[in-house]
Amino acid sequence: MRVIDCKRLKKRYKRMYALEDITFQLNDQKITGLIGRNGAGKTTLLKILAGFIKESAGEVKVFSNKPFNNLCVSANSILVDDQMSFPDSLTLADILEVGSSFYAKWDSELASRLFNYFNLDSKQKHSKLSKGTQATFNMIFGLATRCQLTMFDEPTNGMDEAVRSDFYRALLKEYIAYPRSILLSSHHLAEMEHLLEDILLIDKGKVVFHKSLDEVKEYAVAIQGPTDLVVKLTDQMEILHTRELDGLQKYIIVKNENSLELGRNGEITIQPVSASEVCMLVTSEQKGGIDDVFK
Ligand SMILES: Nc1ncnc2c1ncn2[C@@H]1O[C@H](COP(=O)(O)OP(=O)(O)OP(=O)(O)O)[C@@H](O)[C@H]1O
Repeated sequence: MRVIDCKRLKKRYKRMYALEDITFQLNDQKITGLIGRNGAGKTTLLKILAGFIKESAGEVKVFSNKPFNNLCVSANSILVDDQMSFPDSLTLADILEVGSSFYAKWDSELASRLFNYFNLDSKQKHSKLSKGTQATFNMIFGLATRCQLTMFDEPTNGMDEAVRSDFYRALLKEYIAYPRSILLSSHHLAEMEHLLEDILLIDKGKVVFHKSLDEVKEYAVAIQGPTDLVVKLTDQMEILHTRELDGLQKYIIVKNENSLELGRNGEITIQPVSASEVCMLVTSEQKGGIDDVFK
């Protein structure tokens, strides 16, 4: 079943386009990583999908509905982010109670088990929690909704390492037990890579690619060897990054039918490139790195 359908979606803030051309579809029961550099447009896209803000042009459908101010979309989707705020008159226990009355598939038992595991205080007010504890509570709320479309925007911001790792585990266990569409935006691709089936990479308001994680891992290779040889062998190839290392030249190139042949040369070594490095490199303006600034 199709959960999200975006065609040529644009969002303009005054004269500036936060989203310029977003076209992608998302089917049910997948965990997709929404990846992009700072300012790429991830939060703007998630807010449009959640119906919080309206698109400027193009088409966006969530469960076949236009999401802006749509009750069906808000009852079946949730956006978990650090801007979630709740009335200060409510305690954390009250907020979970309200959640159970709004979301049809709300799981009170899950909410209470996670609440106790993370030692939260039911009498506390949301606004008085520390940043990391707020993120933990928001994550519990988001998982307990069991919404068919569950979106997380930088959910682990503020969480310490132990809680981050618990979050990824809880998310995976929940997803396996109750599959749903999960869209997860994060800068920590390397640490959540094991959860993802697909990656939607955006840059400057445009989709760069929407691929399976396996395809992204196969996208590029790193080749290393004597400079003259590397330069000669990679002529005509698409180079994403170059680095001089211990007198050897390291190039990261887009994989093609000829790139594996390079390994036949005894002076050349070939290594895989992680999905997070691929995403970083294809959205990088420079072909070098920060070291080049200090040359
Ligand atoms: N309310 C707003 N008014 C004006 N410009 C905005 C507004 N919200 C976002 N922008 C701009 O839109 C662009 C995309 O911002 P957005 O927050 O969607 O990016 P992001 O990918 O989530 O970034 P980050 O990873 O840094 O959180 C940025 O240039 C930002 O300055």
